[in-house]
Amino acid sequence: ATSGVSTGSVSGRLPPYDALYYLGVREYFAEDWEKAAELIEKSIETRETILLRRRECQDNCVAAGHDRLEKLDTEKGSVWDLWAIDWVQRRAECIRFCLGQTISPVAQLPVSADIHYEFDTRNPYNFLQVTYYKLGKIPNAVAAAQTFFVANPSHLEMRNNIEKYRRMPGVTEEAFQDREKDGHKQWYLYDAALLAESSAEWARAAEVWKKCVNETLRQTEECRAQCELEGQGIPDEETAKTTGVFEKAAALSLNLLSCKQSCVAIVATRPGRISPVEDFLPTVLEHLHIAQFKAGDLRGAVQTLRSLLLFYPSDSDSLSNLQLYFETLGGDAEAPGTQPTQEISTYVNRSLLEKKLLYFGVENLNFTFTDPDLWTPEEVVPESIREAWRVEREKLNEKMKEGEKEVELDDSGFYAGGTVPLIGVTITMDDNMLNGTNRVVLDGALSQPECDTILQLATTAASLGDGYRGRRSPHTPHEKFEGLTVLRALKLAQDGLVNQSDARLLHEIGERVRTLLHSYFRSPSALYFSFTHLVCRSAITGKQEGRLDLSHPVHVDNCLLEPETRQCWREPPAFTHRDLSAVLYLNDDFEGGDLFFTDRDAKTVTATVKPKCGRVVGFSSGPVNPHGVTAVTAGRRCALALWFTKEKLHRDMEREEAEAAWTKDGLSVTKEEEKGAPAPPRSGRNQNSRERSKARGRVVGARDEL
Ligand SMILES: O=C(O)CCC(=O)C(=O)O
Ligand SMILES: [Fe+2]
Repeated sequence: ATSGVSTGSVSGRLPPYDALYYLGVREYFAEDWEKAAELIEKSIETRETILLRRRECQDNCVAAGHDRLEKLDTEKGSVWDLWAIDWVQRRAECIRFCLGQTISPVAQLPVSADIHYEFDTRNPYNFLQVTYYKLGKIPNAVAAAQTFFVANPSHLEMRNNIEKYRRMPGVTEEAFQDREKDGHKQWYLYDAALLAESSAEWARAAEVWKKCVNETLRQTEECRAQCELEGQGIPDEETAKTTGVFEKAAALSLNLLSCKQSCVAIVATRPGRISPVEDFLPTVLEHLHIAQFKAGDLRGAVQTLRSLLLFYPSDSDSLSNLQLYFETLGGDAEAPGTQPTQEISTYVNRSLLEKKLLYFGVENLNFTFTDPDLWTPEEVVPESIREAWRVEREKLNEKMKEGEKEVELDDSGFYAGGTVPLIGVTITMDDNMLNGTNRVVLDGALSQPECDTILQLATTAASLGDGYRGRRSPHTPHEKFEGLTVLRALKLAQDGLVNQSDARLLHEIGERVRTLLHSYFRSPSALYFSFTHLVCRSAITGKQEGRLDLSHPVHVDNCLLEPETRQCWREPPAFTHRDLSAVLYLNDDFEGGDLFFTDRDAKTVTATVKPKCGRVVGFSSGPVNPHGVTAVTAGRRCALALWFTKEKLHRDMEREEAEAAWTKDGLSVTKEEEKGAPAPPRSGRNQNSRERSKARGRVVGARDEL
């Protein structure tokens, strides 16, 4: 059926996008870049149009066959079911006809799970990145790289490619476009609203939260609409033999409802993340409510609170807030304008009806259903399964509470208090003085001349204008950020731009820190370098007074800290394989720039460390050690940041490349033609999603990079 596929279908109707994709990939491997780009782009575009048409056809056919429904009640006897089936068939016919007008018959067939996986993980953009690079279309390559990276934040080659694009002359910030942005606008709004909230711009926050609610509802509708036409797994042969048409119809409709319910979790999952944010919509409404209240929009706040109460009708905080509003507004809180919004009440009612049917299926038809919501009230769960449901719910709550509990003990396997095996290095602060677990400050790891040499190296690399020139800091607009890796230093040395011995010193001091930490934290296994870079943060001139931001916001190095819930998610985009962190400081001639540790709330500061030449701060990279850096308000603060892993698999291949070059003593490691070879796309088919994301995060040779 696919042999006739061309970039435009003969009939003028849309061809199957999976076939276009396969053809494009074939051209990619045949290195016909023009054709590869054309076909892959066409496949992306066709898929989008097909999804859109489906949505339109559904909307157009909502009323099809409705006249049949009236007959259900009027007809006597047993013919009601024929009218019901007639209604279903009319609607199906309407949709089929509608789709057939613009989509070719082959393109209407369901696509394979592999294709779903490819497009869900945005792999087409991985191919496109290389393809456009080969074609010399750099802006297109940059957009493809960015689009892929958003959904694969732990893909190291793409991260490096992006870094390299950033350094290319003529590439501007605007080129880093996420082409799939529209598909998850709710997250852009979510982040923007949080930002407005953090600077207490309440009116703006309320406005953006409201947009976020609407976008969440819109995305949910989009997702649900696709369920209907995605072909809900037809009951298997076995079931088909043993059951009749009504059982089959029931199984199909339960599958459909279950698919629609699962949209809650899909919409609540950030691109590139595995777990959804629990109770996403109620959480957004909660934020909206607070923002409206703070902005003085009491009517809006009451309306949102009432919407929120639809999810949690007996929530005592919400009820007492409502009472308060009622008193403040002089009884006006009952006015019609302050009822829950129509959209939310439709959403909740529909969801409740669906859940009722689904739990009915669980009770009577052996159906399995994973409820994506925490707010589901007990009443919709049938008595006979309520006990089991409660136990499950309890388990989930326990798990969440456990995450909330402060982990006093670090399960990293490290145990502070070992020896310090280098002469001249002393312990300045231990766990006790730093009020925490597995933290240490050591002094004397570098001499002043060594600090000066590395500082000079940073200055030279920065002044070369080779890409390490100051960029805006990724953390704050008030600072510049320069970074240098060992491999980069080696390359500069090979090009005669810096001293070989200085590049080697940069490498050597990392080894020193590894020796110190391995011993002090009594590491049970070998420690591998996971990533190392020399980072300088400099205050930009002017605009420094009254800064409230941080040079590096509070974070945990190997998981995503959620201060509100005190949980830390060990999943991408966090660098989950980092086990031990260290920062080796080089200077103190700047203002601000203190490192501080906090509680899991990201607010309560438990210890502060002032940088100075030769000072090392070491700590386990997990949730016991949230930390941040205060604003650098004058001068330049340089430090060597190092992360270690216990897993060999995750070791830093760039560092090994530099080491190999030194071993060969002066031989050029990267051949000219290899330099240009971008990371080839990799696919992780037939693995579950956790394994997949692990595979994506795996480090492979730097040869695969641009
Ligand atoms: O520079 C510092 O003191 C800490 C930097 C840091 O926490 C990080 O890069 O993860
Ligand atoms: Fe950090």
